[in-house]
Amino acid sequence: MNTPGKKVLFIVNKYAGTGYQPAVEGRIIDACEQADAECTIEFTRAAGHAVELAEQAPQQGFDFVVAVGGDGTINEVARGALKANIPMGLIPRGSGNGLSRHLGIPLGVADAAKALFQSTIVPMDAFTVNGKLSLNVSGIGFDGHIANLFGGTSKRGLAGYAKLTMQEFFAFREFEAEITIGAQKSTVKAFIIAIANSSQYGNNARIAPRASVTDGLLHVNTMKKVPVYRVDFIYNMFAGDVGRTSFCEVQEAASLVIRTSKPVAYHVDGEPSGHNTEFKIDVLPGAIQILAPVVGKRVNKR
Ligand SMILES: Nc1ncnc2c1ncn2[C@@H]1O[C@H](COP(=O)(O)OP(=O)(O)OP(=O)(O)O)[C@@H](O)[C@H]1O
Repeated sequence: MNTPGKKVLFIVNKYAGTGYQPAVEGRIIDACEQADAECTIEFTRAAGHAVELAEQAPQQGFDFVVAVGGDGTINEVARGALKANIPMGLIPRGSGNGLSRHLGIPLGVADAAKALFQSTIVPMDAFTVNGKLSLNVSGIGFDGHIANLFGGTSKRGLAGYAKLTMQEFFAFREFEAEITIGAQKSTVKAFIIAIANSSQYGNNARIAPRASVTDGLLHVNTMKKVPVYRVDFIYNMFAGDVGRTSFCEVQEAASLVIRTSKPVAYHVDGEPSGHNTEFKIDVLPGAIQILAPVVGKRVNKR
């Protein structure tokens, strides 16, 4: 990408991940100087502020916006960037960094900022769940339940997440759902129904190892409750072999409707979204202009 003279707005969520390090600003400025780009850094003042900043960016003369945070911040910047039709980049600063890992964006700030200026703009798919924009992975069931609980605690990070997951695992029951894809209806009992645009939740937990963000399709993974003695399932997930286990059934779809008999918790890109009995899911092919460093490798890989 030709960057000299480009005006770039970095939208930074100081509260993402395990906390803010002031060195982040210096690393971003250094990368901009090396690329001869003009840099502005704005810190989000509250949840939702990143949407506004990204949406107003073209009027302020910016050529592209960069989300500096976790999947929640990326989601907010994408909502604004989609409305404003402006390309967006990512500097991963979250706890899981699912989308950044899928795209092959380096996890260190200095390397990610440098990679930004060596990227190409790729039309990346996104999708909506009941009208809410999702870029990475959304889910109905146990992961939604955990997101709802986790969102209400002050403890963040992988350790806090793992502790809460273990505490809640035994009590949470499978739920019945009807999945409609085109003319096909299926009734399933599920612990989680994950809807994946990218391959992973974060931390390389690959729920949809074969997913691509540029194929116009979502991977719908219906997961059973895995007995505790089958800890090998966790190994399979991190090894990218989840589709081979008997606990998962993966379908591909561009749009679908999921109905449940009782209200079930859900999340959108990890953000708690309450409960519902009907989930209307539609892919938005190529909707987000994303700055991705490795086209032809991870972005298009299936
Ligand atoms: N200034 C702010 N004060 C409070 N909350 C904020 C502020 N700016 C952004 N947020 C909110 O912080 C939340 C968490 O952000 P984000 O998802 O980026 O980090 P994370 O949860 O640590 O990362 P990950 O999603 O990778 O686990 C988002 O819901 C966002 O709306």
